[in-house]
Amino acid sequence: MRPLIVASLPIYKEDDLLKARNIKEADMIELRLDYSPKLIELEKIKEILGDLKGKLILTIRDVNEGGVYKIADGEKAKYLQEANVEGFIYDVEASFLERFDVPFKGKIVSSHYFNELPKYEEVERIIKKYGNDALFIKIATIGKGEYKELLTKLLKFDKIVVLPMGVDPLERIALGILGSRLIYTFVEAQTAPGQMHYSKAFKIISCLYD
Ligand SMILES: O=C1C[C@@](O)(C(=O)O)C[C@@H](O)[C@@H]1O
Repeated sequence: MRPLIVASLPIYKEDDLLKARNIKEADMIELRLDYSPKLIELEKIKEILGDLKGKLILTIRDVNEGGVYKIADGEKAKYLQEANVEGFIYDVEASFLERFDVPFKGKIVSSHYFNELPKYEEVERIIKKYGNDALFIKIATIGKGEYKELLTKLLKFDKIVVLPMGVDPLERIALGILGSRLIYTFVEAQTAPGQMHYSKAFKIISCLYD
């Protein structure tokens, strides 16, 4: 199955939303809303990018998992609940779902490990808990130790996304070909180490699948 290219776009200010319109060589566009200290209003995203809603992923990344600005948990939960009502796809951490009642059916449930690799059993628990209803389950780990063994072992699961961080971006392409459903890439600056530019990744995958 062809992996989808996700272009990860930092949103520092409202005008940055317009950049999404220029991203043609990507299947989905992640709006990293945590790059601005005050969340861009959902109404503004609807107004400016409503016609692209099916391609958008709204992400308010927790600062403990790579986020930039701390957004109050209650505000984040309310925002995601409203985004669900409006039919947006969003990314929400499994750790956030353990603490807040936010819908995850048809959404991306993610976990990020920047310092140490998780145990396989921990990741398997997350996949089994959320995997039936989520759109995708995303596991991003630092590229050290036996990360390749761990991430390739996860490829047996449906709807899985595995992303090594801090290694050659070609490894993400390889994992996409081996079954990771999404390949996260950058637009202007990386939102995580190990991303390839979206247009290059799109061209490589298009050579193989189109
Ligand atoms: O969760 C992810 C994956 C990511 O951390 C990466 O490794 O490319 C980049 C983030 O923007 C995104 O929300």
